[in-house]
Amino acid sequence: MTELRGPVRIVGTGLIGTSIGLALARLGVVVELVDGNPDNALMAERIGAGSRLVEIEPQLVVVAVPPDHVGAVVAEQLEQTDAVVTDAASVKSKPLADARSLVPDVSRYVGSHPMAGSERNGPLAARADLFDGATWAITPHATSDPDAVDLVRRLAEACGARTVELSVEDHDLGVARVSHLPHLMSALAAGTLADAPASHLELSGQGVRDVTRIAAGDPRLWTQIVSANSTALTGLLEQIRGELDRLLVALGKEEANDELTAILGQGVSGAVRVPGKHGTPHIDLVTVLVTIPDRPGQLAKLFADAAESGANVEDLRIDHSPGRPVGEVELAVKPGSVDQLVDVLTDRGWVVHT
Ligand SMILES: NC(=O)C1=CN([C@@H]2O[C@H](COP(=O)(O)OP(=O)(O)OC[C@H]3O[C@@H](n4cnc5c(N)ncnc54)[C@H](O)[C@@H]3O)[C@@H](O)[C@H]2O)C=CC1
Ligand SMILES: O=C(O)C(=O)Cc1ccc(O)cc1
Repeated sequence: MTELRGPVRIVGTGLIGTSIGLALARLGVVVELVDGNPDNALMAERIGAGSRLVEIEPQLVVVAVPPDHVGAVVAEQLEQTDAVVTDAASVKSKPLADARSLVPDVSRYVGSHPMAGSERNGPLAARADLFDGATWAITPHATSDPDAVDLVRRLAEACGARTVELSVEDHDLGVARVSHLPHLMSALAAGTLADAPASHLELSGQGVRDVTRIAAGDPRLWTQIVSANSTALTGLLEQIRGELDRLLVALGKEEANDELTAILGQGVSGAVRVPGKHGTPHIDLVTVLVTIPDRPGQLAKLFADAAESGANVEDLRIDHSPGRPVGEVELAVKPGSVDQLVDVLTDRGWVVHT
């Protein structure tokens, strides 16, 4: 087994690179921070993700720059060091092809992809716990050195993630489905809001927030991501085009009809297949809605009462009622915990709905 001892050099200290640095700093691994923009490296250093100058040669280099630049930086690091080199890009075929076109031996390079992030970018958006419980794809290629694969797996684990290994090609097909297509759909839905009247936007609830959150991601970064995965995305978008035509026909009918129900039912069938948190199989959670006064200390009191019921809160969402001095807290719990949670909260005076 190959141990991750460090130093680890991180090239690209934005959201992902700085989050990796912060996660490794928790374990005391020495991290060197490098960025084409010196302000970003300085900021990452100031928030504790590592140091800009490390004298010792790196054991591992992590390239966390935008996809179009990954191949060139990987090639440069393979030439300048004896380290294992990985990257964090959202696509895997193009960086590998680019690196191969620049250096003859890419055996010390193993691609990888943490499946966690956010719609924000830059070092100030970074978090040490970003990858805790997340899935991290490891994508060895035909000539990857097995020890290098092992070391990249150790990196993901050190950052708190669980690893899955798959080929470069299969990775790109998979992320087209679970990440890149959802991003484009989110952008299309959010795009219709850009010139919507304020009176319509005022009606927004949690549904539209859920669907549009990822659309706020950096358009320049996402242009690189989706362009590098255009083949897989084209197939999926053609499928969606067929479904949109079907939907338009079904909506054109005067009354609600089976075709419409079938299209919506297909959505339910897909949604329930998305794995739950920490990569565990999806379990049906029940949402318990609690109305809370918008005052300091109320959330802390609610959590203390919920903990006393013995129910584990699996997920949480807070919504504010426009024009009312209250909030709605949605506590997602396992079905077996609902009765005890509702009983205890009701006893303590909370207004609870299931
Ligand atoms: N944003 C997200 O949620 C996720 C992004 N990724 C991948 O991680 C990589 C980084 O993305 P983010 O951290 O979100 O971007 P970011 O924009 O926050 O950070 C990118 C950093 O790379 C630097 N940079 C750009 N070109 C460079 C070069 N040639 N040499 C050195 N530094 C350079 C920039 O100055 C910036 O600090 C991308 O490849 C992206 O596909 C992976 C998982 C999630
Ligand atoms: O914001 C979210 O929920 C994401 O899913 C972030 C994300 C963005 C890009 C990736 O390649 C992987 C994860």
